[in-house]
Amino acid sequence: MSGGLGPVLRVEGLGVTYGALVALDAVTWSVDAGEILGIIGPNGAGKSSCYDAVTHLVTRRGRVFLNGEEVTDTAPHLLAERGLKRAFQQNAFFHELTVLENMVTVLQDRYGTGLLATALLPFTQVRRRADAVEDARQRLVRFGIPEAYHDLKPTNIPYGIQRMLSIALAYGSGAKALMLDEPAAGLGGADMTHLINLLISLKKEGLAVVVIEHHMDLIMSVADQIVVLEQGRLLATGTPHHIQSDPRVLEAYLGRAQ
Ligand SMILES: Nc1ncnc2c1ncn2[C@@H]1O[C@H](COP(=O)(O)OP(=O)(O)OP(=O)(O)O)[C@@H](O)[C@H]1O
Repeated sequence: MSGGLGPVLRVEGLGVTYGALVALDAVTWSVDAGEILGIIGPNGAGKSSCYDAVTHLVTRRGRVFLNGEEVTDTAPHLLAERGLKRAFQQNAFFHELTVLENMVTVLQDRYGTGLLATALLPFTQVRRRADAVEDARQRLVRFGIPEAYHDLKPTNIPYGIQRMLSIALAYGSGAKALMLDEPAAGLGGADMTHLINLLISLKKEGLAVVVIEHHMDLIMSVADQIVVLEQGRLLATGTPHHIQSDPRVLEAYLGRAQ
């Protein structure tokens, strides 16, 4: 899984324990720029724990490298600043703000704070806010959220669009590596096609994307590499083709899912 420039994100020997429970045990993987890595496994296999370990939300063993630099001891918010971004299983929005305002808010690292204020702003800040709003509109459209939804509250837009919004907000003003947790949950039909197109376009732009997903059709069609976890251990790793024909994987997971 390493390209000419080396992986964007690499984890080595990640381990997480909750009391006596070993949720993740010595798991190693990496993802390159312009690559989608899928992480699959049965319920409780350790997929979300793996994300929590990478983004330093839990105490863990192992090492994490971002663009070749060790970030094992870097605080979660500093990891985000350095381009490691994550979307969660549940949509996390500012419910009192519109879709557009939610997007503007996550652009504060680029445009500065106070973007939502409308009164008594000096001219330079008014200009800065206008730029941020225009940027936010363009980003939303790029993530598959049409302008008709921009001025609505997130809970008033269709569920499929909410999922796209959560990815757009996680990506924020930019990312080098983007980790998505079950982005296809609850999606069907056209929404699934939009998600697949979005993932492929992010990959083509050179982003390193990691996707936890139970939806096998999605993961097998978009992933370049797949990591299979079972009971916290790395059961197998390889291309979708390789994984789909691995007898251990079929028995542990895919067989049961069919
Ligand atoms: N905060 C916690 N405290 C105690 N045990 C936990 C905690 N979080 C997860 N676990 C346990 O760790 C194991 C791995 O859970 P994890 O959520 O990482 O699995 P998963 O593969 O993401 O599952 P799912 O597909 O259901 O989301 C499970 O046995 C789970 O019950």
